[in-house]
Amino acid sequence: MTTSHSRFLQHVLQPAALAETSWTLAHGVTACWHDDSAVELRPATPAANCSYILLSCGIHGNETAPVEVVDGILSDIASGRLHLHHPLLVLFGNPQAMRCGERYLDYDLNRLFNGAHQPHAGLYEAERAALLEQHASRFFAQAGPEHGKLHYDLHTAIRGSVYEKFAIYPFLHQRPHQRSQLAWLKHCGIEAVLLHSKPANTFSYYTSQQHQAAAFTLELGKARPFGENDLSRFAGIDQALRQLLDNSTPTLPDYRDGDYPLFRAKYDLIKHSEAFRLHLAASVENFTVLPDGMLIADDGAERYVASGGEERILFPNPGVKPGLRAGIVVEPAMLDA
Ligand SMILES: O=C(O)CCC(=O)N[C@@H](CCC(=O)O)C(=O)O
Ligand SMILES: [Zn+2]
Repeated sequence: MTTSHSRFLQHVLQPAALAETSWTLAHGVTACWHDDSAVELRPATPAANCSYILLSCGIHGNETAPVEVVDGILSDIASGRLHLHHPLLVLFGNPQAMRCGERYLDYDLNRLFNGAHQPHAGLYEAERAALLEQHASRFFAQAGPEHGKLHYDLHTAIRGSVYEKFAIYPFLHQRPHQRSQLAWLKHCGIEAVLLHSKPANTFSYYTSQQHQAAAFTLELGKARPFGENDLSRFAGIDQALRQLLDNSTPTLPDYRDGDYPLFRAKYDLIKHSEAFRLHLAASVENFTVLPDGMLIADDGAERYVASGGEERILFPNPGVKPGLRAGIVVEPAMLDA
C-alpha cells in the first residue's frame, strides 16, 4: 500500500531551503518551522482553556505509520478539512534514521532524554534529544496554569503483541494517574496500559516529569517501512487525535477498573554484556505470559527467571547496546485508589 506524503513530511525527508518559515494556513492557522523537523501550528484565536498539544513521531526512524498518521493530520489542517482549536507542536524525532529506515543511527534516541544525552555529546541522537527537549520546553513554557499540556509520543513495536495497541504511562512520582486520560486512550483503541514504576530516559517521561504534561508513549501496531503500512489499522488513533484537535471529542466516562488491563513494570532485563542471551523465540509476542520458573535470559552469572506465573514479557530485544534495557518484565496492576 502506498501513500503520498504532504509537503510537511516531504520537507522532513528532503529538507530544502524554505522561502518562508512562517505562513498562514486555512482558517487563519499560523504555521512555523522551528527547524526542518519541528513545526508549530496555532489557531487564529485559541480558546481560553485550550491545551498545548505535542505530537511526536519518528523517534525511532523505522516506525513509520505514526509519521504518516501525523502527516495526514497536518495536511488536513493545512487544507482546512480539519479545524485546529489548540496550539500544536509536531516533532519528527529522528529524521536521519527515518530516511535510512533504521531505528537509530548511533544510539537509541529514546534512551537519551532527561539530560542523558550529555555524556553522549557528538552522537547524532544526542544532538537530537537536546534539540527535542528545547522544542518541548519552549512550547510548554507558553502554557499558563489554565491550559492543559498533552504529549503523545507515537510509536510502533518490533514484535507482534497480545494487545496490538497499548500505551506506556511514565512514572509519575507523587502525581496520580489520570482516569480521564486512560479513558481517552480507550477511545483511541488502546487495549492495555503499562504503568512505569521508575524514572526513564524516554521522551514521554521527560515531558511528564519536567513539564508536568499528561504524557504517554503509544504503541500502535507493528513497525513497517514507508509504503507498507495499512493505515486503516491506525484509524482509532487518527480519529481520536483529529477530534482532540478540533474539539469534537465526545464526553467520555472516566476509566473504570477493568475497562482494559493495566500492568506494572516489575523489572528490566538489562543487557550488561555481549554474553546476554534471551531465551525467547523471535516469534514471542509482547505481553506473552512467562510460566513460573522459566529462564527468560541470562548474562554471565546473572539469570532472569520468571516467577509466579502471572508475569509477562515486553519489548524483548537482545540486540540493544550493552547497558541498555533488553526487555521489561511486567505484572498485572490496579490503579492507585
Ligand atoms: O518493540 C520494541 O522492542 C521497542 C518499541 C519501542 O520503541 N518502545 C519504546 C517504549 C518507550 C517507553 O518505555 O516509554 C522504546 O523502547 O523506546
Ligand atoms: Zn519506538
